[in-house]
Amino acid sequence: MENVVEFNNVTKRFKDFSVKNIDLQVKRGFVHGFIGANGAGKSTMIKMIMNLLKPDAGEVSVFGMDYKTHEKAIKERIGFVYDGNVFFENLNLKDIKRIVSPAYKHWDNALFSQYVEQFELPLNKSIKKFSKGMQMKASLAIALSHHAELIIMDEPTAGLDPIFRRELLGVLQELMLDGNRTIFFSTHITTDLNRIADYIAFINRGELVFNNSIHDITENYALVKGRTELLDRDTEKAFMHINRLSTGFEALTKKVNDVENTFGDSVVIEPATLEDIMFHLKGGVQHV
Ligand SMILES: Nc1ncnc2c1ncn2[C@@H]1O[C@H](COP(=O)(O)OP(=O)(O)OP(=O)(O)O)[C@@H](O)[C@H]1O
Repeated sequence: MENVVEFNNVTKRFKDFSVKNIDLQVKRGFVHGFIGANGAGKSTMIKMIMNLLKPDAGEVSVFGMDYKTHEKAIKERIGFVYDGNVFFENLNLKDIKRIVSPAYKHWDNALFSQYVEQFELPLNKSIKKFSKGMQMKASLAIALSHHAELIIMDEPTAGLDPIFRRELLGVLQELMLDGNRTIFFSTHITTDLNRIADYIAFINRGELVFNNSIHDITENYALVKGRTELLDRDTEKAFMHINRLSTGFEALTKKVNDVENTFGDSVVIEPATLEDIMFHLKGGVQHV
């Protein structure tokens, strides 16, 4: 299966934070969700995909090409949507189209008009007077109008009302019918991922914890609930993280068989949601 984005042992260091030794593959033809707590490194990674930041070590390639030699060819095939992507805020959409369209070989005026109509966007109103949702729609309309093969979005649904969020997910799903497109987007709204994502990459404190299919994640992780007295130094080894509550414990495991053998019917084992996994792994893994 072809990778449209590859990180090979990528490190980016800031003064107080680093993204470390990342190996990430983004497969063509799928929707990839990118999750992690505030400050985990998602935007940093996305900026490296877009060549807005350069790695200190390792390599990022997009469509099998390197930014050093093929920046234009790569950017031509990417649609980038992010919060605050309104670089021409005093202009209206008609002017933006005039400025942006010549930059793309595959710009499609009819498609742009179609999205403007579908998203009910005014052409003559200056972008700075758009609501947050309208700005996101405008950004998306531009990103989609040059037949981008790879859509990269940094928190595209943040701050959008539930109705438009669902509409947006519908638009993205339609885009995927093409079969050749790839979407990679960061989000804090895990229900959006359950709706449309095929793969989830999870970054925690600058380290990639996993990049797996939703199916594998659901199969691999489980949430275990039981009485705190069941825990001791040995039994705890079955868990990656334990949350002790006054009513009992709740723990994350990847060793469901071990848990069943150790605890039998004395615990409840449930499927772990993405939120459960993020919550439990946020503080780091205690046992693997
Ligand atoms: N240019 C920079 N200089 C120094 N530190 C930076 C820079 N850009 C990001 N950081 C730091 O890197 C860390 C990760 O930031 P990043 O924006 O990648 O996180 P994020 O996962 O996108 O977070 P959020 O979900 O809150 O948007 C933060 O601690 C941030 O302060």
